[in-house]
Amino acid sequence: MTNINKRYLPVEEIPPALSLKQIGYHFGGGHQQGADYLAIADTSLSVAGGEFVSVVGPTGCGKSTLLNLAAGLLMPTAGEVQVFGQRLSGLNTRAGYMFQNEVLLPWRTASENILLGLQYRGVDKQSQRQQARYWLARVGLTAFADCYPHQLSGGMRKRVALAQMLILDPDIILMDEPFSSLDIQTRYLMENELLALWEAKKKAVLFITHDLDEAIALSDRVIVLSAGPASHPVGEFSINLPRPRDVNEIRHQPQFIALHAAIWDVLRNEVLTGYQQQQQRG
Ligand SMILES: Nc1ncnc2c1ncn2[C@@H]1O[C@H](COP(=O)(O)OP(=O)(O)OP(=O)(O)O)[C@@H](O)[C@H]1O
Repeated sequence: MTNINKRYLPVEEIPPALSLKQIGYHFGGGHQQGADYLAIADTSLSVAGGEFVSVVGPTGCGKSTLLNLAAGLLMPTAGEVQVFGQRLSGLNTRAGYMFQNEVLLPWRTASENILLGLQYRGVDKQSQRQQARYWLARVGLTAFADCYPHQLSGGMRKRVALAQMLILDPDIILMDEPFSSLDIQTRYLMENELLALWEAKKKAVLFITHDLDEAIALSDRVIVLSAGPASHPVGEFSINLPRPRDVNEIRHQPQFIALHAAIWDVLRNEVLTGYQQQQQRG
């Protein structure tokens, strides 16, 4: 008989999926290219398993830098990033990423792009094809399996990129303004699709956006970053709107409007400060 001796941790001891602990990031300092600039300072934030957290802030405040630190693409110059309680010292292999500009390979079909990560992992070909078919169906692109990226609309290419990430079943999803290039209707569709996929699997999501409406509509929590330099959180808001949500409909609810006003109250000052500082730097 197998001796099952699992130790279940009390809820308060379960480490967050992602935790940034008093991190800072200084560009330059002699060993990197670019100007000497303290982008992030003294920033702590965490995302629990299954939680959807958005970060908003003025343009250029350090949102992408924060995400790159969580992805392990940059190493903090102060503090540390932890992934499920373990210090991150290289690429965050528990995370999947989706950036503003999706990077589909133009010479591969939608299906071949989707299974790319499985191929790198050495998954057998039959399983690659099976999983690609499943994910093509999940993102509504079965009929476009053999199309190349240039034959797809912007929204379709985003769906391929989403499937490309989700096929690897990451525990943490990192997204940097993934839908900002889309027209507003396609954007609502994609946001709803993202929520449906997230609600089915409940991964930890860290979502970067400059769009406050999008942040509120999608998230459990919204964190506001200050204007740089030395950007850091200046506000944190729980979004207790009911789920499942339709991102377009939820915007008209009084509770949404009240949350928007409260968050904008904090964000507005940072946006003004950020704008003035950018003019001075320019
Ligand atoms: N290599 C670099 N060297 C020096 N400064 C940099 C470098 N890369 C970025 N920065 C600065 O760091 C700050 C944060 O950049 P980041 O791209 O993280 O901001 P952001 O909030 O994502 O911007 P946006 O809203 O425009 O996408 C910016 O002021 C930028 O000018």
